Amino acid sequence: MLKLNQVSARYNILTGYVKAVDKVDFEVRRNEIFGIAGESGCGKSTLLKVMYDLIDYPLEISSGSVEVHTTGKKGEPVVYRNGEIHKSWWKDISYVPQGAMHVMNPVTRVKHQFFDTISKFHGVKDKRTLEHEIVAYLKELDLPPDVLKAYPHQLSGGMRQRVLIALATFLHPSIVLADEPTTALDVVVQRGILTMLSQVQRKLQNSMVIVSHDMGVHYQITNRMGIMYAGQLIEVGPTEQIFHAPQHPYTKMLIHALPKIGDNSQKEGIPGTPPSLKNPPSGCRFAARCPHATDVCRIVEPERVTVGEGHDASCHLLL
Ligand SMILES: Nc1ncnc2c1ncn2[C@@H]1O[C@H](COP(=O)(O)OP(=O)(O)OP(=O)(O)O)[C@@H](O)[C@H]1O
Repeated sequence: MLKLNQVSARYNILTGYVKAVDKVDFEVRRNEIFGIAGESGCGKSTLLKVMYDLIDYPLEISSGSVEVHTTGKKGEPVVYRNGEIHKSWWKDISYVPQGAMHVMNPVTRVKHQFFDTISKFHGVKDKRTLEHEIVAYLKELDLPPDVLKAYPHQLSGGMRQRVLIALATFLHPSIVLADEPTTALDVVVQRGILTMLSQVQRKLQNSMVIVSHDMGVHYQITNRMGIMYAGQLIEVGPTEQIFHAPQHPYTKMLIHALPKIGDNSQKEGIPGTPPSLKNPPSGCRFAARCPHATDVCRIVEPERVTVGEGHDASCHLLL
């Protein structure tokens, strides 16, 4: 289980800070796929880095905490907090970053990338035994063992993404984080990647977090999801509820902008642009684009309201 307690994170820039994540609070339960959606620049990738504790200058956590709850060798409960989550990388929590080509070493065969990563984080094993285990795992995931002999550039984009997912899940971590796992892939390949992620999650019965700007991805594979706007989590709930009974005006506009079979009406984007994260406005950050905004929205930050079972949203209209 992964728990975020009112976490804020920011980038140091010459003229101040970019407050990319603001007081985000939710948990990812065992045995579920949790989605994080929102427009480009709203802080999704930064939030994933915060969850993985991949905090390097200029990024810093300014307040709040992240907890990874897992079990030790004898089945005892163990909690890693931000600052120490790296001790549980690959074994308990793993991360599939955006852009499979850039994260793989271009001059190293896939096999050595598996060996290097696994031995670094899990102690060295007899190489032949390890190779047998890797081949068996690839076969389980319907990947040809020949990929091990390839250099990353010799694989298609979809195959590289599958290899990364296999690498990230080889040690059966209880939490897997994936950043835009289907972006820049064609529709058929995207479907294959989503099927693979669902299969792996069902097999490991673990927690998976998928960041995607594509609401279709969330509809297809997530159980619960959170909507981010300008660094804040403005709605969280079961995916079905988010799609069928969205509560925040921003979520409603996101859902209404989606094409539907049999509906030929003209779809419009959400007018306006998100606010700067350097100087975010007071009150509700969506107020300037919200058709229902009143004076209070522009002055007072809305509190989180429970609107259904496990379904919360932050909007003055709901109070
Ligand atoms: N290294 C950095 N230094 C300063 N600001 C940054 C840095 N990286 C990201 N940001 C800013 O932080 C904010 C959140 O960015 P982030 O990449 O997390 O958003 P995102 O929702 O994942 O967007 P995208 O889908 O385009 O990747 C943006 O305003 C972005 O410009």
